Amino acid sequence: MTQDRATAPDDGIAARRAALHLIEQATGGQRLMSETIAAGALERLSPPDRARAQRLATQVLRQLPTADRALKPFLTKQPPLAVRNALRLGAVEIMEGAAAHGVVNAMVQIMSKGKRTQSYKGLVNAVLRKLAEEPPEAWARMPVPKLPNWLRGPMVEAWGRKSVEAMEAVQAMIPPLDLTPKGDGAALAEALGGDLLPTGSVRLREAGQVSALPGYDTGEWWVQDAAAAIAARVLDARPGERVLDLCAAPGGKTMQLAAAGAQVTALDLSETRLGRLRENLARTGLGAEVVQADALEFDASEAEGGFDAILLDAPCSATGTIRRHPDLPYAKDGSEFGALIELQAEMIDHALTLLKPGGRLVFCTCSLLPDEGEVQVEEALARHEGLTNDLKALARPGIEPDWIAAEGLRLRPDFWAERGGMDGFFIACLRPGARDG
Ligand SMILES: C[S@@+](CC[C@H](N)C(=O)[O-])C[C@H]1O[C@@H](n2cnc3c(N)ncnc32)[C@H](O)[C@@H]1O
Repeated sequence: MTQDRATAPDDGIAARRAALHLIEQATGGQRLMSETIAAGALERLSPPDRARAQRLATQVLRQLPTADRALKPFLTKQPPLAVRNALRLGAVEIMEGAAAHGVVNAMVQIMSKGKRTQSYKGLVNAVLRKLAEEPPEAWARMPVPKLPNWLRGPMVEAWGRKSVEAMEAVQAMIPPLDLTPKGDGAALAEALGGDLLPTGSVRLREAGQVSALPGYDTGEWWVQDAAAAIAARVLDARPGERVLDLCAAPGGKTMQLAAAGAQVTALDLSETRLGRLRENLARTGLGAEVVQADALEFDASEAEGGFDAILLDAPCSATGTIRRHPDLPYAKDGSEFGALIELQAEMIDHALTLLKPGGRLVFCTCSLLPDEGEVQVEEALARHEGLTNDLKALARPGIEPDWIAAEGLRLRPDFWAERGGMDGFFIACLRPGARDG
């Protein structure tokens, strides 16, 4: 019997090679892992290898400063990036307890197949062997990986050094899997052996393959970080209300609004991402009107008298999601954030024109930068006479009072640290006065 390339056992070479490609694109090509994967980087791999490649790349990027620190004593000068990344991957695997000989052999094989790397296979062999001789306790003593300076600077300015260190400690850990239940959260938590969080999400420590979990096929839940799920809870959609989800895809919040019984219009610019939203709606059996459009061009006449409520989950730096996407600090440098901040303000202004009198706008971003949260709200309040910031709407079940600031709800990765943390988010509920409504 012959095995095709995608399924033949290869001692993890294909998965590791693909992981190295993902890491190299993030560290050298400024491409997010999601972009490299969307461009087909993992297409030729078997499903288990695909999962392994993603897991390895994610873990290397999460532990990158630690791997560099561990490798430093064994390197007199820095080799080229492709070799450095191979050393980082080998180091992280060894530090995680993988059998050193298998890791070293695989990395040497990979180096020997590349034109740019073959002359370094001896170095990789020697360095990884030496590293494997270190006692495992040495790794436990390594300091928590720090964010790169371009992001650490503004974060320390916003939250203080101690808080940023607490966020980094959570970001260094593999995050739990959070699910939003379509129905009864307590029953779902029991069925899956998870924890029901005070805000209503179900948290699993060890998840394995998501699509193999009970209730996936029948659409009884969807994957959504506990912090992300709070925005739709703040909006508190009522059955029959007309609700616009203005940046909707892939639809985590759309599904919450639809599950609450609202009549939802889910709008997004990206047709590709809307494809995922449609799949999610089909799997969960939930309904929404799906519109592909630029939010800024969606006009009030299409809204037929306006919406009762709008959820604006605006495009942002995504700096709150680093514990799930540790490639972000390496693939980005902050240069795009100014344009996003301007877009967010335009979107807030436009969303206010689409509301019915007496309607509400929930604005949120998965960002840890106040310019994309607190400052947006301060500036919106200054631009719009009569606009009010409804802080009472933020006091939902499970929300701790000290998470609510003067500008809105500030969620951070180091909140619930002992439970595994949460994504960074900012959420505010704005109510226009007579002129804006
Ligand atoms: C933070 S994501 C939304 C996540 C989504 N709310 C959820 O919970 O699954 C931001 C979304 O904004 C969309 N977007 C970016 N610019 C847009 C625009 N001008 N008009 C509409 N959608 C836009 C992106 O395609 C992306 O899907």
